[in-house]
Amino acid sequence: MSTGAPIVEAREVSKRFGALVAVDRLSFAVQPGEIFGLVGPDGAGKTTTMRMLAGVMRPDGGRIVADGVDVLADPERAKRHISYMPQRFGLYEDLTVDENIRFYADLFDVPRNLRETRAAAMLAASDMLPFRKRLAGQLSGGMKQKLGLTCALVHTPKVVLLDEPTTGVDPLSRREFWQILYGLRAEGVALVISTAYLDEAERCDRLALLHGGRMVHCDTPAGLKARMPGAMLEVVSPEPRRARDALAGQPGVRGVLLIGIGLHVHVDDPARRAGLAAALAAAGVPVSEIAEVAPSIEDLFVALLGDAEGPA
Ligand SMILES: Nc1ncnc2c1ncn2[C@@H]1O[C@H](COP(=O)(O)OP(=O)(O)OP(=O)(O)O)[C@@H](O)[C@H]1O
Repeated sequence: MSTGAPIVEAREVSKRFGALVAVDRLSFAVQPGEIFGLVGPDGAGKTTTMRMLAGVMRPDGGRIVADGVDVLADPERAKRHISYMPQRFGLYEDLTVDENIRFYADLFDVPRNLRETRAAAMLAASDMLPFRKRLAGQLSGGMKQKLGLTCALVHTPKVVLLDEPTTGVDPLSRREFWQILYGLRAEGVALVISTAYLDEAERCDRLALLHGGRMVHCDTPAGLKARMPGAMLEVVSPEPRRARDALAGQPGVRGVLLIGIGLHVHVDDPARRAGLAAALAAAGVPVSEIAEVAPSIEDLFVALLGDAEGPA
């Protein structure tokens, strides 16, 4: 990742819908070759931010520059420097995979020789080559998302904006999707991605944590985790709900999150472990292990946002 001049810069960007402040003086900068994640609960302002970056929604205030273009002053020009994949990408269901790609290539005036190479590489990377002649309307949800990405990237912009691109995509396809994103990053493309999947948040170089339209934190995933106060104890139990009820409200417990194999208990001090074990024993809850673990991104969001539901 380069540390030179940013290729995307948002400064004090705001958007209101009536009395609701959807985005509140948001500022950040993204470097070429960086994957910048926007994460936060529903309604945090991720989609609105993406739309403003893409030049399809006008902010009430602030400034956005993408690849040297002032997005507010010249949104039409900006669109040629940006690839934007909205949540519902406009595929033509009655056109084939190839015809959809051709349509977007024409839209962006991509030269014929380039579009064929690029489309073939992207279709191969996403395992879509066998489906080139299939109508888009007959693709699975995950395949539609992969075709959307191919169409959005058929021109070769330096800035790519992806709004929850892998929603509804199966884990294997998501991995392929990310391989494509890493390939773009290696080419020096800057990617801004919003996601509701916390394992994806972990893959970003930096994360902006949004809440109520504001940026609450912005750092690398590791940097964000280092900001988490206290410690995380993992309690492995066949009865996690009973364990949660026994631990909530115990001294030093700041939060309890159910995970697959038990609980993550956020405590003020790892030495609380003995007290937790005693509380569980007193409640008759079977426990196979209590160990200190590194917080997950989900733990972090719950702790930093003070929202027991978390964003996903
Ligand atoms: N066109 C609109 N008119 C009125 N309110 C809107 C409009 N678009 C978004 N909002 C509101 O602005 C706030 C931010 O919405 P936004 O879609 O940006 O959030 P988000 O973080 O993308 O959430 P989600 O993941 O649910 O899409 C929400 O309260 C939403 O209801």
